[in-house]
Amino acid sequence: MRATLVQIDVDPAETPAERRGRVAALVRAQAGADLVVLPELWPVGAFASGEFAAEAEPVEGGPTAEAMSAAARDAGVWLHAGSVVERDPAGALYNTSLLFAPDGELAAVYRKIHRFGFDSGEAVLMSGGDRVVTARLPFGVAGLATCYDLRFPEQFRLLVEGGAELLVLCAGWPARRLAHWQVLVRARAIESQAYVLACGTAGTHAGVEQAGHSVVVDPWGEVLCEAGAGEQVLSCELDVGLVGRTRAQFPVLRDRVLRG
Ligand SMILES: NC(=O)CCC(=O)C(=O)O
Repeated sequence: MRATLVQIDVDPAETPAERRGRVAALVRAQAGADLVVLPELWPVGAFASGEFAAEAEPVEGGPTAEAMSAAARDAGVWLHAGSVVERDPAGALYNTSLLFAPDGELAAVYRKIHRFGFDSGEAVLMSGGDRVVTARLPFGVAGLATCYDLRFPEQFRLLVEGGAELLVLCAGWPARRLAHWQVLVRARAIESQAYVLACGTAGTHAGVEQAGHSVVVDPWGEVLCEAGAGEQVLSCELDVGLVGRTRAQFPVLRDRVLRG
């Protein structure tokens, strides 16, 4: 299957509405891909916490969900539309990822479990999700995660136990911790014996330079393709059968002793 990661430049000179239009056109241009992946909070910027409340939107009928559903349908692709600031009916905010099927139907919703910021930003403004999410796609089972989740291997172990073969991570990872990103995406792939598709943002917003370097890692931990720092469309071919073959030939997951 062909995976395409769209590493978006979150430029504060562009409004969220302008960016939605531009990103929808980018997604439409990816017809022929099986799965297209966008980054974390690209409409507003993962570090632009001062804008979160004003840009919050519902999942059902929200402007990003509507635009991405239409773009997925027009392109005929599975679309992991990255995440949005979700406002639920009770008024709580979540960092919520949306997965659309090629007919534009919402196929999965994942609320980021681990909120970043310690005592500020997302960590205080948003509520955390309380469940891991997998979704069965025609070409494999996807496990969803978002940015800071990458530092919590126990979440990825639960995704593997849920059948995940493709670990799809949207992110807004800062340039100053690029080295952590590059190690952790490979670690999650190696320990899970799964593909990791990790899509980050480019540019600088809220004073935080973004790392870019979106990447696809195979179940052996080999980097299949990796972006640079700027806005980029990154595509590569994945052999999802390699997940099962890797797990059968080198059965580390079978040898686990300690289970929660
Ligand atoms: N948006 C995020 O979750 C940022 C995570 C991060 O900067 C880190 O883990 O380091």
